[in-house]
Amino acid sequence: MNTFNSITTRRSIGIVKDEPVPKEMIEKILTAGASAPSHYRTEPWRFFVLTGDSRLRLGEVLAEIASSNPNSLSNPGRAKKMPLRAPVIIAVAAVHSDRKNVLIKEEYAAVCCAVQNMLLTAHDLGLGAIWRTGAAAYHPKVKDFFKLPQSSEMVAFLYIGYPENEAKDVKKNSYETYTVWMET
Ligand SMILES: Cc1cc2nc3c(=O)[nH]c(=O)nc-3n(C[C@H](O)[C@H](O)[C@H](O)COP(=O)(O)O)c2cc1C
Repeated sequence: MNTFNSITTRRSIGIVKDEPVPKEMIEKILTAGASAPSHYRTEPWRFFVLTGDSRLRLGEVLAEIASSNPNSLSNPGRAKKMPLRAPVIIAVAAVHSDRKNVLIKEEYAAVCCAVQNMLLTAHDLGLGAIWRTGAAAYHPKVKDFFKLPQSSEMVAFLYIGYPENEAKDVKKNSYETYTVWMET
């Protein structure tokens, strides 16, 4: 698939089969992530590949977060099962470089580029993928789970698997809605 075609046909796919995804495919997705640009070449992305029971361990953390927050949108039982919605989850975090001149927002931006590369590669491989977050994703306990410093940021949970059905057609506005041409 050429790049433009890949970009314009990618859609989030949240419902996937409970079938293992070959490691080579996951490695290709990770390679795409690690190919993103980063200012000062800090490479601030960190990837955690969760398959099998490690998803249950993440579910336990999400359940703990839900039970400690009465305003949570999710109850602990539901939260616990969330990571089982796909056979592979790649959690993506930004660990900021402490090098001089590095801006934290640019570190985050670089990791978002990595995430988009990964979504596009999953799409090229015929896989379904969706970027999931939610308030719990940013809870300090999630960083602890991944042994990340509290100064880091969780950016995405990519849920990946073979698509169960076609992606929903999402209507997007034309670039014209958002573009000003400035010629003078
Ligand atoms: C930062 C970010 C967080 C997102 N979090 C969620 C989420 O928690 N749950 C979800 O269903 N989709 C989530 N999405 C996916 C969007 O819902 C999806 O991209 C949007 O509906 C547009 O559809 P498309 O990806 O098919 O173009 C997230 C997307 C981004 C960029």
